[in-house]
Order: sequence, then C-alpha cells, then structure tokens
Amino acid sequence: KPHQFWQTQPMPNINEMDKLLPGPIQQGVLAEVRKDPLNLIDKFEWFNVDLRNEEQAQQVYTLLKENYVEDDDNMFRFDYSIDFLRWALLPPGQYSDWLIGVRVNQKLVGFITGIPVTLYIENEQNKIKMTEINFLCVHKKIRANRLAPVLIKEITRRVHIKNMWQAVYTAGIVVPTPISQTRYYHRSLNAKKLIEVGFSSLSARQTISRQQKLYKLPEEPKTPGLRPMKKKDVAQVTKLLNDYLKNFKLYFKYSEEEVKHWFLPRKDVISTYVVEKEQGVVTDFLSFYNLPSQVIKNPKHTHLRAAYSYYNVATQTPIVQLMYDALILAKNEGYDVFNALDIMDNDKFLKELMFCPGDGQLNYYLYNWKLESNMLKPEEIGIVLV
Ligand SMILES: COc1cccc(CC(=N)NC(=O)c2cccnc2OC2CCNCC2)c1
Repeated sequence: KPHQFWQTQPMPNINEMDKLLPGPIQQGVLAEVRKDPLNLIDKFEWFNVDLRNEEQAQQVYTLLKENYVEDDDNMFRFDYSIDFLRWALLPPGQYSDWLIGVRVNQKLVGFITGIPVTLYIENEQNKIKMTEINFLCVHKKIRANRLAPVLIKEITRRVHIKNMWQAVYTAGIVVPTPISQTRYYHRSLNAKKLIEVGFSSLSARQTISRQQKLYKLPEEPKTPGLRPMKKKDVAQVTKLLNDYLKNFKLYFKYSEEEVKHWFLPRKDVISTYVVEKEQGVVTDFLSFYNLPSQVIKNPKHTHLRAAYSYYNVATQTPIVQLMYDALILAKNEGYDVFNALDIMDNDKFLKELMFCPGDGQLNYYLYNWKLESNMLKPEEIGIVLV
C-alpha cells in the first residue's frame, strides 16, 4: 500500500538496487510521449501560470501561503513572496508550460513547477539536461483526490515532450528512493523572537538574556573588502562558482547569464556579497535567500524571518570567517534565524558558528537515474534547491 504511486515510477528500489546499471533506468522514446494533457476529474482544468501576470501570481502566492509545506509540528508554513517566486521560477530558458496550475471554477487548487537545468552527476561526462521540480502543492481541502500523482505525471509528460528524461527534486518526506539524506541546521540571530514563536525553547538552566548573550554578533562584518555583489562582478563570480562546484558529485555549471539571474542581489529575495581585494580581484563570495515562514498561531508574531544559506565560495577568506560575516549581514538585514543544510563544505562551519540541528531532514531525489554509488553523502551534494 505505501508509495502506491512511487512504486510505478522509474526509481531504484531497495531489492533491485544492485541489478541496475548506472544511468537512466528507463530509455525514453519521444515518439511515444502522449501529446495531450492527462485527464482531470470533472470541473478540474489545467492552466499554465503566467507569473508575470499580477493576478495569477497572487493566486499562486495565496495557494502556497495557505497550503504549502509546514514543519513537523505544524507551527510554521513557508511564505514565499511573489518576487521570490519570480526569481525561482523565471530563470533563463524557462518554458511557459512548466508552471502548471489546476483550477476549479477559476480558483487555483493545485500547482507544480519545473525549471530547465543541466546537472552533472558523479562526473563531468554525465552532463544531463533535465528539470528541477518544485512547489508541488494541493489545496488542503481537496487532498483526498489523488491529484498530486496526476500533477507529477503531467509535468513528467511536458518534460518528456522536450526530450528530457530525468528530474531532480527535494522533499522532507521519504519516498522511493533518496539519493542523499541531508540534515538542516539553524543559527539563532534573534534569540528572543525564536523563543516567543516557539522555534527555540529554553531548558531549565537557560534564560532569554543568557541566550541573547550567547548568540550575540558584532555590529559589522570582519572581512575587509566585503560588499554587495554588483553586475561588474559577474564574470569573476561565475569562475569562482564553477571551479568550486566541480568538487562535488552533483552540481550545475552556470553561464554568466545564469549567475546574473541567480546571484545579483534582489531586495527581500537573494543577498550576495563578494570579497574584493586590491585591483578589483574577487576572491570569495557568500549568498543567502529570503524565505519567511508564517507563524501559524501566535499572539505576538505573524512571521519568522529566515535566511537560507545558498552558495558560498571561500578561496582566500577562511570559510568560518566568511560565514560568520554572513550571520552578521543577515542579522543586520533583519533576519531572525539563518538556516543551512549539511551539504557542500557546510559542516566546516556549522558547529563552530553555533548552528543547532533541526528536527527533520531534507532528502534529495533523482528521477529515472541510477547512481554509480547507491547514495551520496551530504558533503558530496553541490546543489541548493529553494
Ligand atoms: C521554520 O519554518 C518551516 C516551515 C516549513 C518547513 C520547515 C522545516 C523544513 N522542511 N525545512 C526545510 O526543508 C529546509 C531547512 C533548511 C534549508 N532548506 C530547507 O528547505 C528549503 C529547500 C527545499 N525547499 C524548501 C526550502 C520549517
């Protein structure tokens, strides 16, 4: 009974793990891809979301705000802003039919998205054009209709039509079959608020003021030459990023166009700071994205302001110092907490900078691909999904 849908999909399962050869699990045949959308139950209809359209963007925003991912104790729910969704879902090369909505009487009740990516898997030779899937959401009131599998099948069809046969995605839940199980960590920036919203709790011997002292940060960053990224830095940041990411077993290669899109600062969406040395040489950069959570029931606060570690490259500055500056910058931008996964080189700073482990995990998935190694260690993962 469990994973009724996922057992039907080309994902490695436990007992056939060793029989599968590395690479695609199923060979896709373009001519066999269904040309028309899957059938929907009566009154439900497909519609391609145009996020540039204010009204449609509002509909997506509201659906997610009220029905998207909550933490395990249902105290917080992600509250992605419209500006954030436009950043995340309108990258260079996006397809207009990969932002898929389902409507009933003009009301949005379901959503799923894909963006085109080129993923390198375990080595430079496995350079695969595929889709990055995200924002699978079904309205709370219609959860029993098995709509999620239909949304997944429909976006799979629209990806197959483009002659792409793999996908990458993450989820807090475990379904067949994670390629890596990463853990998330939190670093307190505003101890008082985290306790007031119930994100952190005090043990018997702890007090709010002791916590505030413990997590106190300097007013200003330490690294000389640290400043917000500008357009003129794009070429150097692209080189730093691509050289760094090839160390990992799962990574994207970025064009300058893509670095412009993903890293140039956007207020309340993405913050990127570079370290500029003499003669304008950029030796390091740090970045974090803004993903607030609605505090579901709290008399005093409606939102938790959270910064999420994005990509950080330290070639001259010690990574601990660079990330300590990231904490100071995030605090000064008004964040309450700084979150990070134990992927890439993050475990080099998590403990030293007093991050605490979260109560869940984030699983990475590859659709229709058997790895050479059964699982990847978190430190072998070089991609961050928003
Ligand atoms: C604090 O408010 C929350 C609201 C909803 C869920 C969670 C727990 C959670 N599931 N956190 C993460 O998945 C997470 C923790 C650290 C870093 N990135 C993360 O997820 C990212 C990447 C995947 N898509 C969601 C955002 C927390």
